[in-house]
This record gives sequence, structure tokens and C-alpha cells, in this order.
Amino acid sequence: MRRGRSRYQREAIKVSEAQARIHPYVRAGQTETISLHESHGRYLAEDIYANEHLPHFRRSGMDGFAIRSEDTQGASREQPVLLEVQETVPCGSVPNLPVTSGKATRIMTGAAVPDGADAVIMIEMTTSIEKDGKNYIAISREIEAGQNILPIGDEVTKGTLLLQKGQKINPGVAALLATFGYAKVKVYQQPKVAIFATGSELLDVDEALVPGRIRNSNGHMLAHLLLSAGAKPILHTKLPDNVKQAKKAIIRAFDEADLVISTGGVSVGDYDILVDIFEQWDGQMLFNKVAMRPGSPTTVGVYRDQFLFSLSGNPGACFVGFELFVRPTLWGMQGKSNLELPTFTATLLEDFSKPSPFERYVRGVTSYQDGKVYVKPAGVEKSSVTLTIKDADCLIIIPSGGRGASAGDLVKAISLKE
Ligand SMILES: Nc1nc2c(c(=O)[nH]1)N[C@H]1C(S)=C(S)[C@@H](COP(=O)(O)OP(=O)(O)OC[C@H]3O[C@@H](n4cnc5c(N)ncnc54)[C@H](O)[C@@H]3O)O[C@H]1N2
Ligand code: MOO
Ligand SMILES: [Mg+2]
Repeated sequence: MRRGRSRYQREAIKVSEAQARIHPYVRAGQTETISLHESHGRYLAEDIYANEHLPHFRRSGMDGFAIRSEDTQGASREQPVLLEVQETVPCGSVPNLPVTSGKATRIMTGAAVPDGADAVIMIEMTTSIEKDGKNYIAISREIEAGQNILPIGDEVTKGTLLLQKGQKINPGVAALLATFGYAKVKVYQQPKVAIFATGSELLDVDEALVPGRIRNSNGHMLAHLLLSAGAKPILHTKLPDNVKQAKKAIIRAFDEADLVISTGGVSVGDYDILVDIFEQWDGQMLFNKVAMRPGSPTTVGVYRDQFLFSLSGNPGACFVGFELFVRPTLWGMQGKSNLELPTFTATLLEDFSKPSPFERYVRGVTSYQDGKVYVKPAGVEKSSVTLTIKDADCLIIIPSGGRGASAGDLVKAISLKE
């Protein structure tokens, strides 16, 4: 195996610089039109405008009676006003009669308010009276014009920009799309992502343990991370530490996938084959060392116009590398314009006395108490630890330097919550 100088001497760049090197190559992918009911979590590929007013007819906000407010002038407990109930409008029907002076129309919440009426009085504020075979209501207070009526366009006026291209479809977005009749929506295609776990020590999940070997957990973790990011994982079988074989498989994967991820083999070890692949291929390497822990040997390249993210083999480092670099790339490929990771400031609950020459991205847990936000490490902070990944809802950023951080310190954290 060839040993070049670059294997050992690498330039560590800041996380922000690494992200800045990635971003110019991020392109929104192809689009497709799918039905609304299967669009959860997808990203809109078009701006959506209101094609109607919302509501598009005057609606009652309460169960009650549509009336003319001027008819209630002077009404009091001592001198109630009597109005004749002329018809009932259930939801979904339209009134047959306008409301004229002295008349009222019984109406349900959400039903169309008849012409002539300018207020709806709640049923509880009226008394029903039957007289000479006719139904009346007695009203013993003055009612203001406009009460309990939703005017046309009250919520949204026709032509308003409702949703922007790149918006993720959440339940509220689905409600809006349904309201405005979008049975089909144009969305970005889900990026297809090939996953390769490298390492001759790796066993498949269903293989029995043997001395010196471990199961490929990163491959499955990455598949789930990809699903959570809206991508379609293609989980390949594990690759042994053989440069030729691995290179062939990875290059071939660019034909079937929009993006390729590998895990393992990026550090300075004798069998860290990704280093050799990056030296030999006809792609471009954007960086091969990041000033961060875990995941400092993370290497990213571009082959033609597709990314190869080569994440560390250590499970904690693989996870952090995905969150810092792959997730925002997948956002961009699905049309999101802001690729910045969401951060917040919190109070550290425990001392973190593990100094590092590089900034640390500690798998953390967020909690809330008395209106304050707290974070603490999810458990033992080691790159090789798998146990704590499942609990992490944030990455606590511990500045580089000799001190670590103390309980009570204000720290910045990246939110991993949706
Ligand atoms: N002399 C040095 N040694 C190391 C350095 C260094 O700078 N100088 N960096 C360390 C750091 S930091 C990290 S992180 C690791 C990165 O290692 P690699 O990315 O090359 O990964 P491997 O060597 O293949 O494996 C590391 C570790 O992770 C386990 N592993 C690998 N793949 C999987 C998988 N799919 N599922 C579960 N676990 C996996 C593997 O067995 C190793 O234990 O290098 C340090 N060394
Ligand atoms: O950068 Mo490594 O992931 O700390 O162990
Ligand atoms: Mg290694």
C-alpha cells in the first residue's frame, strides 16, 4: 500500500469553513408531482399562492342566530327584543332568505351567513319563545355589528403567497394545501444515497460475533439518519479493506445514487483505504481534516458533480459528521435555501472537563426548567461509544482549549430536533 505525505499531514479546517466548501456544490434535485396524502416530510418545489379567499363566503363563528345588529338597539333585560326565526342554515347549505328587519335565521358554526345579517348571536344569549305557531327569540342586550362573523378573506386573501418553494411539508402545510385544493403537489425528488461501510472487521447484523470482529452498526444508523432527512438510502454490503474493490464499488454507486456516503477508513491507519481512494480517483477533494471532535478525519469530495462524504468509522464521529455536513446538503438537494443548522444557547448542567485542541460537538440532551434551557452530555463522550447516540437531541459545542466547560456555563448547541 502506497504511503503519501498527505496521509499524515493534513490541514485541519474549521467546521464553518468545511460547510462553506461544501455549499457551492449543493444543487436542488429533480422534481416530481405526487399526491398530497403521500407528501409528508417532502419539500415543495413551487411557490403556492391562495387561489381563493379564505373563507370564500361569510361564515358564522358560533351556533346561534344571524341577525341585524340594529334590531337589537335599546334591547335590555327589562325590554328584550323579539325576532322571528324564519329558517335554519346547517353547515354546507346556503340560506334561502335574506335577514330583514325583525327576522333572525338559526345558523350553525361555519355555515354561510345570510345576506342582510351583520352579526350572529350565540344561542346561549337568547331565549326561545313560541307564539301563534311562530318561533321567536328574545334578545336582552345590544349586539355589535360584525360579532361572530368571519368576513370573506378574513384569514387569507386571494393571491397571497402562502408557501414558499423549499418549505417542508408538515401537518400544517398539508392542511393549507388541502384547504386550497392541492390534491397533487410538486415536490423535490428524494435524494438516493448509497451507503458503504468499510472495514474487514465488520460483520453483518445477522452474523454471530467472532473474536476481533464487530457488527456494522454505522450502516444501519446512516440508513435511519437518511430516512429522517428525507432521503432514500441504498445500503450496500460492507466493503473489506481493499482499495481496488472499494474504489470500484464506490465509483459504480455514483450511477445509481445522487450522493455516496462511506464510513470508516479515513484516518491514518494502514488499512484506512478511503485515503488511498481520494488520492487515486479523478474527483476533487474538498477537505480531509476538520478541527472538530469527534470526526476530525472526516473527508469530503466531489466526483463529477456528486458528493462523496467519507465519515469516520467511530460511531459517534460518524453520527456527528452526518449531522454537520450531510444533513444540510440533503436539505439543499431538496430545495431548502437556508442550510444553516439551528442553534440555541443553553446552560450546561454538568462540568465537561475533557479538554480538546479542537472544538467538540458533544452528543447532548436538552431539558427545560423554570423557563430556562439546559443541556448536558448524553453520556460518556467518546467517539467510539454507540450507547449515547440514541439519546442525543442536540450537539453541545464545547470550545477548543485546555479547560473544557463548567456547570453553569452558557454554551451554544445545535438542535437535532425536527
Ligand atoms: N494515529 C492516529 N490514529 C487515529 C487518529 C489520528 O489522528 N492518528 N484519529 C482517530 C480518530 S479521531 C478517529 S475518529 C478514528 C477514525 O477512524 P477511521 O475513520 O479511519 O475508521 P476505522 O479506522 O475504519 O474505524 C474506527 C473505529 O470504528 C469502528 N467502525 C468502523 N466502521 C464501523 C461500522 N460500520 N460500524 C461500527 N463500527 C465501526 C472500527 O472498528 C474502529 O473501532 O481514527 C482514530 N485513530
Ligand atoms: O475525531 Mo475522532 O472522531 O475524535 O475519534
Ligand atoms: Mg482508521
